[in-house]
Amino acid sequence: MGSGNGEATTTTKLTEEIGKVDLRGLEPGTPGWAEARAAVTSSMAAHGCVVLVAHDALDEKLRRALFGRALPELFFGLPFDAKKRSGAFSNGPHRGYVGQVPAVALETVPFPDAADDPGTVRDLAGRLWPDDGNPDFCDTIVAFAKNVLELEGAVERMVLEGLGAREESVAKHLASQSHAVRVTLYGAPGEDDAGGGGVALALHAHRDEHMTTVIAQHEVGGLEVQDIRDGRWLPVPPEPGTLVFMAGDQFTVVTNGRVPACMHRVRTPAAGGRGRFSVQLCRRRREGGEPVLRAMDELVDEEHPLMYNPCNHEEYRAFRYSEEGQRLRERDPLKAFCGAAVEKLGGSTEE
Ligand SMILES: O=C(O)CCC(=O)C(=O)O
Ligand SMILES: [Fe+2]
Repeated sequence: MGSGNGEATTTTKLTEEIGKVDLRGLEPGTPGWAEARAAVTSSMAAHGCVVLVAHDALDEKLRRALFGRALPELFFGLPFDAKKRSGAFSNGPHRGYVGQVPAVALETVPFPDAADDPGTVRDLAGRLWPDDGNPDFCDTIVAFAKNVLELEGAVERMVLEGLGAREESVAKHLASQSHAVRVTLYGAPGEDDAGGGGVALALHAHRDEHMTTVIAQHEVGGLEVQDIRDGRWLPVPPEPGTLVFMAGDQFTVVTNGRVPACMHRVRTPAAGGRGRFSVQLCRRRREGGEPVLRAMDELVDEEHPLMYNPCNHEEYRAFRYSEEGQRLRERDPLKAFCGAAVEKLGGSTEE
């Protein structure tokens, strides 16, 4: 397996500011686990984001199958109409893309519960490729879902335990979540649309409304995260073997504000006219399961008073896609929806 190639050479400002943690070969109890947990937790608490070196989850073979074959077959090998007819695209107020720039061509296809229920992937592939259902495509999406879901659970566990949550609370929390893989193509902007730096905004600044997102980029970068301290935008380079782990608003509620949701955007480069692929694994509360989202008990104490009132996650999601939620997109919709009045020293309160 490629090991750490280019880590030193492609380091940008981002990796000086946001943790980049090597998780290769680590299991709970192995040497290095406690240090990795501390580094992951501290980057998440400061930025809501951490870069993971995780070739075990996305090795070279799977990366090639995903970005070299599955995504090109889906996005370039099928006529747009066939994809539209298949119902593969996510559309509608709750399934749409937050913050998409209207002028930018973006195709995105979700695969809900791909790891637990590979049949849903096969159903969709059967509609896209009626002849044989493209079994290699299905295997690739399911392998990505399984590997990255396992990694995601381990990293969420690291952060929650790193903050002081008990093992049983973490297990209950993880069991309450569903997941989806989402594959996306951003069309390359024309030279005219791209600004001075040869890049164009493709996805407006936003925080994800769900729990967590793991993002795999490939060759063409474009993801940028905002430094909470000074508002600077930090590009995240698409280094092979790395995945970006970020917190969404639901994670902020669960951690009682100890982990901020990460503000991010996508700017795609015009160079080469290749377009940009990204693949994400998103986690959220399971629909039909426990509807109320609340801070973990262990993460609320005198030093950390309750920051967010318990709220229904589906109602929050609907709010985020409402006109008001969209208007607040680049501000703090979570606080507007369920922010608690925090007792300040001296008795005054702050909303
Ligand atoms: O494509 C990416 O790198 C990020 C996409 C994103 O921010 C999202 O899907 O919410
Ligand atoms: Fe996002």
